Amino acid sequence: MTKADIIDGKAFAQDLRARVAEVAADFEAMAGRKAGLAVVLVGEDPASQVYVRNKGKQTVACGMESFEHKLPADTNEADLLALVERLNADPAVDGILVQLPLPSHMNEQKVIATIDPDKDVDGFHVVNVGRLATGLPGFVPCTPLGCVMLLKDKLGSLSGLDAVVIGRSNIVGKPMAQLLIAESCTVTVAHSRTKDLPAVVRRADIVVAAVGRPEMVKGDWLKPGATVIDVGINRVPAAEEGKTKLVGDVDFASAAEVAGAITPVPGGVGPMTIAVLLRNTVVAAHRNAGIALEEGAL
Ligand SMILES: Nc1nc2c(c(=O)[nH]1)N[C@@H](CN(C=O)c1ccc(C(=O)N[C@@H](CCC(=O)O)C(=O)O)cc1)CN2
Repeated sequence: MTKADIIDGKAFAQDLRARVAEVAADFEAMAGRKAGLAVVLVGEDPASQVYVRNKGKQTVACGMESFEHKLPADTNEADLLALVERLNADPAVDGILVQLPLPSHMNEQKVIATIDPDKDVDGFHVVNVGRLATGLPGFVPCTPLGCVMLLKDKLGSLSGLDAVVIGRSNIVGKPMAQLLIAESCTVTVAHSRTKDLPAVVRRADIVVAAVGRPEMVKGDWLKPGATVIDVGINRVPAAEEGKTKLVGDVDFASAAEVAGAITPVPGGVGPMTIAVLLRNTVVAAHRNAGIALEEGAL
């Protein structure tokens, strides 16, 4: 029987989008234009196509302008960089996002480095990485910021808590660790070379699993009452022949027996990614237009 509280990311994301929509309407009234988000997709990766379609739909539903650029998989890098430069110069575009992963012939770091840091609503540009690391205002990657929003909503202050982040990617693990440090947690970043990972995880009040390995974190790795944030989205074969299902990096059934609170997959962290992207876009619009945004509005 499940003992842990289930953290409902879908509901939280819906609430955040409603707040973004209010702020976007106020922005339009003040600026005389809508906030705008440009999303660039290169190639036909099926999951990326779904994410980009949802980004466009949710941007419009929040009262913002969506600019979608779909390029064939064999687009050369120079053409993609030229598009990013045009979007940098377009005053109707407040936020730019290049959907990842890019085709293997492209250099992701070079593409991200071409985005104007003040339009980098993904928070991946080194300028924004540096701003996060030094506590300066900038854009924070959407998934980790969404995780921190869920954690603070559940736990209130995170100060003094022991946190273990499993995974050290630039998109989730590293920014997640920075955000938890900023919340005054004691942070350990664990990864594939960590010795005795279960023992490391067992020390944590907060566990963030972002390792990309289906159901790796088991219930007996957890301190009783720990809060577990599962960032994994892994498609695996389902019991029914020929079907698949989504699972996280945490073995939900055993973890929910021990944890105090846990995010499900799907319906936990995933929906926060796009909601925070919309939040970052409306924040970018205010900054780009020189309009102050009320403290705590989002
Ligand atoms: N430029 C970027 N590329 C990618 C990012 C990103 O933040 N910026 N993140 C991921 C993909 N992603 C958004 O782009 C994303 C992933 C998952 C979800 C989501 O809502 N997941 C649902 C399940 C969806 C399903 O059924 O497949 C959930 O977990 O409940 C939204 C967005 C990689 N690329």
